This record gives sequence, C-alpha cells and structure tokens, in this order.
Amino acid sequence: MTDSPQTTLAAPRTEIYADKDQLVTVVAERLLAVLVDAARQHGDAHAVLTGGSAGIAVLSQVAELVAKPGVETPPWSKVHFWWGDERLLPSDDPERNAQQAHEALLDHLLIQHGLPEENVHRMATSEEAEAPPIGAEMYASELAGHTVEGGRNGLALPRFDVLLLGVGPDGHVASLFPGKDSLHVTEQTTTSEDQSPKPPLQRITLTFPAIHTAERVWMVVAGADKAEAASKALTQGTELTEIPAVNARGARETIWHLDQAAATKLR
Ligand SMILES: O=C(O)[C@H](O)[C@@H](O)[C@H](O)[C@H](O)COP(=O)(O)O
Repeated sequence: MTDSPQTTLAAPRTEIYADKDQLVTVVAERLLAVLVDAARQHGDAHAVLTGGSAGIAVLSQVAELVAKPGVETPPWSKVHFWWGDERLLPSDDPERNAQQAHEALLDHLLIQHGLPEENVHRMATSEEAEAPPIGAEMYASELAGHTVEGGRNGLALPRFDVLLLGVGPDGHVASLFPGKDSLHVTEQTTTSEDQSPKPPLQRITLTFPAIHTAERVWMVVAGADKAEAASKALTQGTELTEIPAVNARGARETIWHLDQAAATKLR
C-alpha cells in the first residue's frame, strides 16, 4: 500500500492571527464566501466540518454573520454539510461533533433559513452502527450517493469545496492518529478507529485520500498546546506516522490558520 501522491496537492500556506477570535472571524467569513461562490458556479456547495473547539467556534461565528443584515449568504437549500470525523456515541451525546455543530449553527439554518434536513450528512450514531467499521461503511455509502460524475481521484465522493480540520496537540487530524493503520488506508473514503488515544475510543473518519480530494483544506489551529505539532508539520518535515497533520492537504489550497500561541515554535 502506498500513501496517496503528494505531487498534485497544494503546499501549505501559513496565516497567523493575533488570537483565536480573530482567526475564527476570518475563517467564518471565508467559509461563507466559498459557499456563495461554489453554489453560483456549480449549483450546489459542499463543506466538510470538523469537531474541536476552533472548528465549532467557526460555526458559531458563521451563525452570527448570517444573522447580520447585508451579509451575503449562499442559497442554503443548495448547501451540503459533511463531517471529517465523528465520535461513535449516542445521538444526543453532547460530545458528538454533529451535536455541537447543530447547536452552533445547523439548527439555526434548518429552522430559520431553509437548509434541507437531507443536506446534513451526519456520520452514524452508536444506535445506528454497533461498531465503528459499520459506521465507516455507512458513511462511504452516503458519500457515494452524492458522487460527482467520475468520482474524485477514483473515489466515490462529492466535490468538497472546503474541508475544515482541527489539529490535536499530538498532531492528529480528523480521527487519524499517530502510529495508526488508518493513516495508510487507500482506495477507501472512510475508515474507523476503535482504540483512539483521545476519548472516546470509537470513531469514524475520512481517509487521507478522501481529504486530498477537497478543493480547499483549511486548518484551524489555536492554542499553545498545538505549537509543537504545528512546527513539526510545517517546518520540520516530520513523518506522517508521527504527525498526521503533515499530510492534510487540499487539491487547490491548503491553509494553516494559526493564532499567535500556536505559531510560537514556527521557524
Ligand atoms: O473529534 C475530534 O476529537 C476532533 O475532530 C479533533 O480532531 C479536533 O479537531 C482536534 O483535536 C482539535 O481540537 P481543538 O480545536 O479543540 O484543539
């Protein structure tokens, strides 16, 4: 098995913001602009969401922007939301990435702005999938049901206009953790984890080949506990098996949005 080729992927660009609030504001504004453009250009728009405090803060900020008069927003009936990873937990568990995204933004869009329920593509709950591999297969089918003509890099996937990712202090992205076999999965859009070093143990995640098909991969990285991982990924060429985030790249654009605290060890 080989990892997916890097040659066609966008090299990371680094942007440093004074603090997390500023970072979140910029990413939220950009996210709205990308969704507006994609819907205009293609007739629909697809965003992949992340868990984590920075990723959820971006969604809260989008909700604030949407409520402001004069802010351009996409036709929400044409926007699809996907997830990069999920914790296999009961549907109402507040630790589910989807649950947090609903509270921060999606419930508001569903109730007030005509976002269709079927455009919110959540990963399985523990009631729906009794084990992580089953949840991973279910999500692969959901993705395949929205495949653009010919797929993306031979994978049955929609066009991801933008994919958000947080980075853990250990360098993980989505639920792709250091040293795990999931880092090297090819020819599949999803995989699973049942011994996650970060609780909970059981998770569903996109694979790197799936992440690589995204037009834009935007990292949202805030806090001093990420400084070491960011430095290893961006300036030290550390191996994927040690710092998975090194392999988080988009087809057209890879941006690392960092706050000052996360950027302190960049050389
Ligand atoms: O399911 C998860 O645990 C998250 O998706 C995870 O990958 C998160 O994005 C990072 O751990 C960064 O989290 P923070 O933004 O809270 O630091």
